Order: sequence, then structure tokens, then C-alpha cells
Amino acid sequence: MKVNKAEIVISAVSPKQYPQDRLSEIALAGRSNVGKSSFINRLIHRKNLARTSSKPGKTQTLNFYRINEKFYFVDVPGYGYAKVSKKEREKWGKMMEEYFALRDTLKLATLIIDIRHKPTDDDVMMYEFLKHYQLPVLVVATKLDKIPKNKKSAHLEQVIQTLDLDPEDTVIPFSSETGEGKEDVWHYLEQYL
Ligand SMILES: Nc1nc2c(ncn2[C@@H]2O[C@H](COP(=O)(O)OP(=O)(O)OP(=O)(O)O)[C@@H](O)[C@H]2O)c(=O)[nH]1
Ligand SMILES: [Mg+2]
Repeated sequence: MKVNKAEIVISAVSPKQYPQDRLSEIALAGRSNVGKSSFINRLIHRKNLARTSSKPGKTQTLNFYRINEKFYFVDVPGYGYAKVSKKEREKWGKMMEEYFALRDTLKLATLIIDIRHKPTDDDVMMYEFLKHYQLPVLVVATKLDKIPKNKKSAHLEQVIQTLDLDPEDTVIPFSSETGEGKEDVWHYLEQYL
């Protein structure tokens, strides 16, 4: 997809702030610091529209990015960051439930995981949470630039096995650093737009 326009519309913390224009949405999910915001930036060729950081916990709100006035990427706060208080974790849980359970313009969830490692228990829980809401899930195995080429298929197999990936779902290897996998991702997303 050729991206001509990308704009942040709102950083929301509650449903009444979500956009009302009924455009389709593709939401990101994934561990803190795994590369969700970098993924958005790479897909839309913007260096830092979605704010990134080398420290976990950068994204704290649901950020709605409207692309080509056609659909939204929704960047969400990550999970699995140890230094988070119980209260913050509860706030995060409520925000995720409210969005993923009730949002009827949400067409696809994109679960970003780190290709270098076996998906964590939190990753497995997040995948199950998304499937519980009967969402189609695209798993993006990012940081592909950090593993040797000859290890790629073994790592992907580990992702499929650990998440117990549903036959309707797919995993695509990707790197925000090099852009590898970008065309495959766009091709997949376009079915939902
Ligand atoms: N080498 C490499 N580094 C990456 C890649 N994707 C992200 N990073 C780096 O990983 C760090 C975290 O990236 P973010 O995009 O901010 O991660 P996030 O998932 O949005 O993090 P939170 O908002 O804190 O949940 C940054 O230092 C990025 O530069 C990748 O594909 N390859
Ligand atoms: Mg982020």
C-alpha cells in the first residue's frame, strides 16, 4: 500500500474518546519494548510518528493513527514489563478489555513477538485473549535482523508451536530495522481493509 497520509488522531484512555468515523482498525499487541511502534513507523515510512524508545513502557495510551483517511493502526501499551505497579497493571487490563472486547470496527489484531526468543507466557496469554474475542490474528515475528538467516525457519516453527497457532492465523518474519517482510505484511493486512 502506498501511504500518502498518516496522522495521529487521538491518544485515548477510554471508549468515549475513540474515533467515531467507523473506519476499520488494525490493532497492535505485544510485550513492552518488543517493537510495536517501530513496526507502525516502518510500514508507513515515518521515522517517529509512533513514538519509540529503547526503554520499555513508552506507549501508555491507545494511539489511533489514521492512514490514508482509510483505516487506523491502533498502537497499544505493551505488557510484561516487570516494573509496573499492580494498580497500573489493572488499569492496563481494563483498557485492553474495553477495547478488544467491544470494538466492532476492529478487524484484525497484529501480535508482535521477538523472533529471537520462544514466545513468553504473557505472549501465549495475549494470543489466547485475542482468540477468546474471536479475532483473526497476524503474528509478526520482529527483529529478524538479529538472527542468522539459517535459523529463521527453526525460530518460526518455535513460534507456531508455542502459541499453538490457529490454522486461520499466520506468522510473518519481519524487521523494522531493514524493512524485510514489509511487503508480505501489507499484502496480508489488505485483506482486512
Ligand atoms: N534491531 C532491531 N531493533 C528494533 C526492531 N524493532 C524495534 N527495535 C528497537 O526496539 C526498541 C523498542 O521499540 P518500540 O517500537 O518503542 O517498542 P514498543 O513495543 O512500541 O514498546 P512500548 O511502547 O514500550 O510497549 C527500540 O530501541 C527500537 O529501535 C527491529 O526490527 N530490529
Ligand atoms: Mg510503543
